[in-house]
Amino acid sequence: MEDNFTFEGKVILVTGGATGIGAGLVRSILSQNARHVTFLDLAEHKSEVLERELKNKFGTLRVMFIKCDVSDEKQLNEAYNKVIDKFHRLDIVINNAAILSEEENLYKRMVDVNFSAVISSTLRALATMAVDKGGSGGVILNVSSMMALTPSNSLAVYSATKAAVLQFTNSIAINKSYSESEVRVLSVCLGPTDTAILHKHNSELFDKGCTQCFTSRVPERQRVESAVKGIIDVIKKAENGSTWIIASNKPPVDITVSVREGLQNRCNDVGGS
Ligand SMILES: NC(=O)C1=CN([C@@H]2O[C@H](COP(=O)(O)OP(=O)(O)OC[C@H]3O[C@@H](n4cnc5c(N)ncnc54)[C@H](O)[C@@H]3O)[C@@H](O)[C@H]2O)C=CC1
Ligand SMILES: CCCCC/C=C\C=C\C(=O)C/C=C\C/C=C\CCCC(=O)O
Repeated sequence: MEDNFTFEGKVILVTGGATGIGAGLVRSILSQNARHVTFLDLAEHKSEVLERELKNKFGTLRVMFIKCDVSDEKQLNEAYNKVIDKFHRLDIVINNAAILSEEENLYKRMVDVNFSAVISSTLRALATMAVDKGGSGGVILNVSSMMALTPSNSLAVYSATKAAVLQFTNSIAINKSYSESEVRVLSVCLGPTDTAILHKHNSELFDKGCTQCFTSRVPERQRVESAVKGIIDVIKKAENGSTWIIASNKPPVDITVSVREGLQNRCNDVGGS
């Protein structure tokens, strides 16, 4: 890993950058002297407003919005091609886009956006950035949730997609040797954060059948800035394959060992190695 890792001079791709944590990341990374940030989103109007604001503030070449449904592999690949054609490099990818709806007819869409798109983007990012594939190394950070770590009596599909992101990220980090790729593949499990995804309907779904959920079980809803700062800190310092919790406005906590031991213990229970 680079000593004193900074964003200076780097080319970065953020998915779901129009609002919430993604928008916070785009702003913060640009203010840390990144060469360029491209963000992908479906929300055209909000993205264009943000793009205009950031071009005015940081310069027209520093930021680009590409309308892209990350779950559409063709659109995703075209977006990657556009960035690489323009800048001839890519240093950091943050797979942040996700949706939350427990309407039964939307579960496939949730799996596509929250999980399949993370796989496609991670594999494309690795193929682009890995030193053994002609790239110059980099970082891939996949955004999971604390909902990945605990069985949920509601939000079952959302929680499952986030658990899948966690397991995929940890497995691919081990599978693609860092010494050959020089790409760190990381995951963060965010705690509740004050964004649109926690709107009233989702909160009610979460609370279904459970008294005093908010006060008794759910960690404090943190500020977007705390989630953003935590993600930036993780990108700067985390080792390949590590997993971090960012919750309750506190600094990131490394949970790599407990995640691995938890899975290992489950295997041991049935006599696995
Ligand atoms: N807010 C919270 O409490 C928590 C959020 N997270 C995760 O943080 C990440 C960011 O979420 P928030 O900022 O909270 O929500 P948000 O709803 O504000 O942001 C999600 C962004 O992704 C975009 N998006 C959705 N589907 C897309 C698609 N198919 N293609 C491209 N863009 C798409 C949306 O337009 C939006 O701009 C998500 O992965 C979420 O699961 C994890 C744990 C807690
Ligand atoms: C604070 C309101 C919670 C509403 C839940 C809706 C969406 C949540 C999305 C997340 O990714 C939230 C992340 C973490 C939740 C925190 C703790 C989980 C506790 C689970 C349980 O005890 O059932």
